[in-house]
Amino acid sequence: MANVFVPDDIDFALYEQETDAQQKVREAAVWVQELIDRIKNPARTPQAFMPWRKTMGLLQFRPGEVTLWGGANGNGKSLVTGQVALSLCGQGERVAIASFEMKPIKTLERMGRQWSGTNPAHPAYAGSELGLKALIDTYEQFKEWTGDKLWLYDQQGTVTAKQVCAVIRYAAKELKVTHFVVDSLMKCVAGEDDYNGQKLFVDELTAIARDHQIHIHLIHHIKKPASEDHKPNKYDMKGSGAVTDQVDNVVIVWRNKPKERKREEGLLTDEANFKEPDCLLICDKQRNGEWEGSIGLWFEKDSQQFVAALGDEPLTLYCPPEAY
Ligand SMILES: Nc1ncnc2c1ncn2[C@@H]1O[C@H](COP(=O)(O)OP(=O)(O)OP(=O)(O)O)[C@@H](O)[C@H]1O
Repeated sequence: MANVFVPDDIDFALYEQETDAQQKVREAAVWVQELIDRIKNPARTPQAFMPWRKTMGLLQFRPGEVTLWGGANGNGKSLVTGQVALSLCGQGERVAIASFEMKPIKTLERMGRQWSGTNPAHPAYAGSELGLKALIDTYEQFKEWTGDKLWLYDQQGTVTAKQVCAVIRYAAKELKVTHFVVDSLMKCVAGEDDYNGQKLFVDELTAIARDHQIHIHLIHHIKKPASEDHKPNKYDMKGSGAVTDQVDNVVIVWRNKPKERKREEGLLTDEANFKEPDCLLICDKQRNGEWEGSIGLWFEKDSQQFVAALGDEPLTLYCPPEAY
C-alpha cells in the first residue's frame, strides 16, 4: 500500500528552517530573456489537471502555487481531493497527503474504492471465491501502483504550523513529492480567531511551494451558511480573509443538498436528476489562468468517485485524463 511516514521515524527539525530570503530585485531583462527563450523553444512544460475530461485546460495545478479547497463539513472536500490526488499520480506526479482529520487507512480505504472503481463491501463479492480473488488482485495492483507515487503522513489531531511546514519541506526535498495535500488549515493553527497565525502559515506555504516548485493543496472550511442552498464563494471562508488573498487558486466543493432533499421527498424527476449535478466545484480564483466558473459533477456511490455526467462509469484514475 502507499508509503506512510510518521513523526517518530524522521527528524523533521532539520527541515524547520525558515524559507531562505530570495534575491528579489533583478533587472527586467532577466525575465524578458526567459520570454525570448520560451518563444524560441516553446517546449511544453508538464501540466497537471483535474481528472475529468470536461475540465481539461480549465484549471491547472501549477508548480509553485497553492490551491485552497473550501467547503462546508461533509460536502466532499476529502473525497474530491482524494480523487484529484489519484489522478495526479496517474499523470506522473508524486503526491503526499497529510490528513490531520483521518487516519491513513481510512483515507486509503476511500481512495482504494476510487482507484478500483468498486466497493469491496458490495454484496456481489460476498461468499464468492472468484470475487474475493479479483478484489485482492486489484488491491495488490493498487499497492504496486502507489509505490513510487503516493505518500501519507500519519499524524492526527492538532499540529503546529511549523511542524507541517517541516513535513512539506521534507517531502519535497527527500521524497521528491510534487503535490502536497494538507487537510486541513484549521488543524495547523491555534484557532479560528488566530488570524495572524493563519496568515503567517499560508504565507509560509506559498513560499515553500515557490521555493521547491511544488503545488500545495490546502483544505479549508467555510463559515456556517444561513442555508444549505447557498453556493459559497471565496468570501465565505472561515478565519482570516488574507488566506484567499494569498493563495493562487480557490476551488469550493458544494454538495447539492437541495437535490438530495428532493430525492428523499420523492420529488426528484429523472430530468432534474440528469440536469442538476450532485456536486459543484466552484473555481472562484485562478491567478495564472483565465478560467473561473463552476463544474457540475455526479456522485457514483460504489466507487465514491465524482463523474462528469449522470450514469457515467467511474474514471480510470491510473491514466491521465486525456486517455479516458
Ligand atoms: N455530492 C455528494 N452526494 C452524496 N454524498 C456525498 C456527496 N459529497 C460527499 N458525500 C458523502 O459525504 C461523506 C463526507 O465526504 P467528505 O469526507 O469528503 O467531506 P468533507 O467535506 O471532507 O468533510 P469534513 O469537512 O467533515 O472533513 C462522504 O463519505 C460521502 O459519502
